[in-house]
Amino acid sequence: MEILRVEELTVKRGSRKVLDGVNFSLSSGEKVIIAGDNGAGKTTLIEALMGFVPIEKGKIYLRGKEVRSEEDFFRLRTTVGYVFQNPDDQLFSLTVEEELAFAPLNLRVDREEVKRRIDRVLRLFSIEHLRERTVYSLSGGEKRILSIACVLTMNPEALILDEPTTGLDRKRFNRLLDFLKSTEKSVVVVTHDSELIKSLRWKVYRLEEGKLFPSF
Ligand SMILES: Nc1ncnc2c1ncn2[C@@H]1O[C@H](COP(=O)(O)OP(=O)(O)OP(=O)(O)O)[C@@H](O)[C@H]1O
Repeated sequence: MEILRVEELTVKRGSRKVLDGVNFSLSSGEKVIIAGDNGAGKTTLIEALMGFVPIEKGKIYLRGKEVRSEEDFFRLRTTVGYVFQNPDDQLFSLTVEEELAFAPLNLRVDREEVKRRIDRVLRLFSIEHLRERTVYSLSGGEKRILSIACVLTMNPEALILDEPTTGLDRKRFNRLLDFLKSTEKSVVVVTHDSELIKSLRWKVYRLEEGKLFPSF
């Protein structure tokens, strides 16, 4: 079943057409990588898809229904969890535990279940010791892992991760790799990390001159 589809997406940044008629779709359980040079427009594509950047032309569909209103984008953002390229753009709570609880509580998940999800993600990435810490006191790699963990507590059907391995140590890199390989969720990873690309062995798309191409 198709979760996401983008048709002829055109987006301008300033006067430059960064995306020029991009087509893309993601099915249930499908896992893909989006690669491309610095400034090619990878983050722009994801941000447009999530409704954070205005679209010049084109259409976005969530499970076959066109996404137009703010309410539609809200549904999209709870179905597709987005891990930002820069954790500081994503994290805003005082403590790690509050940050992890925010999205599911906002979605009215009951407190016991929220606690179970928090325990699970802390264990998944071996960051139980960070539970009580303030977010601003975390290191760069710790913030990266927290931003991934936060999206998981929302329990989305699909995940989009923008450069998820930046700053991760070997242990967290391997944990993330295991998770990405084993999850049944649909996943889009935007990355330059050749080790990650090699280890995942997923289908790779390249964004080049405003267009998205399958890469072989
Ligand atoms: N808010 C903005 N205003 C003007 N130009 C922008 C803005 N945000 C991004 N751009 C430009 O749009 C282009 C695409 O940027 P984007 O961040 O989408 O690229 P990217 O492929 O994700 O790059 P990287 O691999 O370096 O993260 C770049 O030339 C960038 O400078």
